[in-house]
Amino acid sequence: MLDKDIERVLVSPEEIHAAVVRLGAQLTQDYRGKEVVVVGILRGAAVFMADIVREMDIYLDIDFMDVSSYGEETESSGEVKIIKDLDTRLEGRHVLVVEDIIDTGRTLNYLVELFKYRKAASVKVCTLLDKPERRIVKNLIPDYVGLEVPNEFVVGYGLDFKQKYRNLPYIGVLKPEVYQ
Ligand SMILES: O=P(O)(O)OC[C@H]1O[C@H](OP(=O)(O)OP(=O)(O)O)[C@H](O)[C@@H]1O
Ligand code: HPA
Repeated sequence: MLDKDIERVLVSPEEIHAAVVRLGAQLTQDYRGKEVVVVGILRGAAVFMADIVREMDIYLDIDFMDVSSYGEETESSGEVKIIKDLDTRLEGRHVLVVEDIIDTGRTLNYLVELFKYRKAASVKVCTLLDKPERRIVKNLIPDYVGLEVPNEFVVGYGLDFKQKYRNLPYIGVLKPEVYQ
């Protein structure tokens, strides 16, 4: 039913799975023996978060944070507002931030600085998708990237358009008429 709104599939479920398995193996290797807190950023990262932690064969804590950007329409502001903060203390712990997509980089730039301020032992970023063409915060370079996507608005596997399409099992581009 949702498929009828999709113009084309950019990343298939199989390609997503392959990226998740590859990242999970790398993260398992890199974080073995470390006190790690995996922080998922609501709501987009919820689907990826559920999959990636099950590919990490190490002891870890999970927590979630919900943030929203001000001035999203105009892109005039880089301010980020905390809707739901973490319940976990980060001091001395290794933080792995899990995102669905990095676009301008503003959300993650804010969060990385916040977690460093909270005295995390290290802060690294794992994103399923990276859209480097849209980057405004040029020094925001994710440590772990599943796939690069072109400068197009994408939905599915957690990513929404007006809160819908997060439950698609693939990443796709909407038909132009859906935006009307
Ligand atoms: O790199 P940026 O330009 O900051 O954009 C990336 C952010 O935008 C999306 O979240 P959104 O605010 O749409 O909320 P959602 O996760 O609830 O969909 C996405 O999940 C990232 O958090
Ligand atoms: O391409 C996108 N799709 C959905 N949400 C987003 N947030 C930043 N970029 C995107």
